[in-house]
Amino acid sequence: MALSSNASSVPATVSDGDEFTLPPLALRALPHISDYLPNPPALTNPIDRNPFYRPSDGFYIAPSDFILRHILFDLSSPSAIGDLLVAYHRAGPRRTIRFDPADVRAAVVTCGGLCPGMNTVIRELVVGLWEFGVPSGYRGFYSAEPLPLNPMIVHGWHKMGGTALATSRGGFDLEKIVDAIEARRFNQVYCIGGDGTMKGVVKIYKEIHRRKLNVSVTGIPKTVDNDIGIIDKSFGFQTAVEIAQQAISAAHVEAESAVNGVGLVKLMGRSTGHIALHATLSSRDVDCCLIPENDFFLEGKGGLFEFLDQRLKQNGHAVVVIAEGAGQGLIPRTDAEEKKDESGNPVFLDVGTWLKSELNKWWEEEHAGQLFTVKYIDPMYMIRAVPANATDNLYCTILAHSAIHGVMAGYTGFVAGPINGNYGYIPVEEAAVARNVVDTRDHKWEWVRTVTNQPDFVK
Ligand SMILES: Nc1ncnc2c1ncn2[C@@H]1O[C@H](COP(=O)(O)OP(=O)(O)OP(=O)(O)O)[C@@H](O)[C@H]1O
Ligand SMILES: O=P(O)(O)OC[C@H]1O[C@](O)(CO)[C@@H](O)[C@@H]1O
Ligand SMILES: [Mg+2]
Repeated sequence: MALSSNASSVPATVSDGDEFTLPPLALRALPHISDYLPNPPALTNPIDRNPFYRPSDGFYIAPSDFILRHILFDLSSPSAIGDLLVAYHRAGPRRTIRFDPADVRAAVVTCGGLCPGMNTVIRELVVGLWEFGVPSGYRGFYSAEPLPLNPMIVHGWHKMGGTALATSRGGFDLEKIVDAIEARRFNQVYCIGGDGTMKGVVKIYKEIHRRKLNVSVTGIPKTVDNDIGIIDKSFGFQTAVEIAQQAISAAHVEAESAVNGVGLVKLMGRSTGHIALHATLSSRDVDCCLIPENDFFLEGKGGLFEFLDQRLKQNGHAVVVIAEGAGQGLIPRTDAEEKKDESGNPVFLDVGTWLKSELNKWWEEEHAGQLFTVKYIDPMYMIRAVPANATDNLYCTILAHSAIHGVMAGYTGFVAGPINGNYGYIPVEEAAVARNVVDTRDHKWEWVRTVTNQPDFVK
């Protein structure tokens, strides 16, 4: 049963006499195990029998409950609204569930890079389902014994950074992974990871569908870079921004305490500058924020050197924040250096050490003999290896519960996540390719420009 619907067209009035018809809603269908299994059980949600809590009216989420992807519309161009009326099923408990809780054998795996909150998600999944932990990423399905977990074991995991299950890149072997899921008799699989992991989930759930297995698979989106689209933001991102600010504060103190001091901070962000942007906006100590979405150059009119020259003359110090993926095209590299990691992601050259060296060269050429220093701070791994803060812990908890509710209801091949402040279910095929990059035409980037007065680097 693929759940989808099209609400009928809605007449609306913009202003006096200006009536038009809103196009129909495009509610995204979710794959469900009943698409290929004839009669999955239909059981009453055990919450109904909970001695401590009586579900109130409206507690259970119905298939007709949805969330709009976009909530801002320009009613002056109704024809453009059609493409924006995309909706997703709401996440949360269903009255009818498709797995008997006594028969659940659930597995959880963590893949890709670290992110604050991974252990919180694992903890909540285990408290809900007594899951098995798959060690060391996707390869762990076929190369290691699963770890039986229970609420006593995971009790304090939300206070720990990293992933207690260990993670890895590469090692995705579809046949072996699904063979292992079958052999271990797992009937629920929870994959915590980024865009690469979600692409893996697409393949796993499709292979499970092809083999007609009674297994639901879900992806739990994790990316410290905040580069997965549709969802409001990814868990751990807020924590990472907080830690990034400590590095910026230190760079500011160092720069301010020197003569012509430049504090340089490199932050994560492979192809997106969200961490750099948010840390810049919340710190206010930053003179220039360099992100992958906005090319920059060093020399000549409108370049970084000219800007820093002015700032040092005005203030005696400056702070530069650079995302690791920025300026990669400016760094001389040989073909041999174009490395990829085990998952096929490009391995970047260190833009921080390169920029530090370029700044020193520039100063030596332009202002030889005058005092100058660059204090370079690279807190890259520090910002993602910490435990989640309170907000992220709560987010991870709701995320894990949303994933469980969706899987128990029989959905598969989906991702749970916050969409405009409410939790919804997104088909994983859509989530795996939806990118969230900094829009340099929007108000947030404009705000960075206004706060820093940095150049736009347009030649
Ligand atoms: N296209 C793909 N198809 C199947 N599996 C994939 C694909 N891309 C990546 N994977 C697998 O997903 C896992 C994680 O991928 P990757 O290392 O790219 O991290 P990620 O999930 O994108 O997380 P992050 O970007 O936050 O580090 C790896 O085991 C990798 O082999
Ligand atoms: O963990 P690794 O393999 O060093 O990869 C680092 C990359 O992982 C990320 O943290 C994404 O998860 C990127 O910001 C960074 O480029
Ligand atoms: Mg990735």
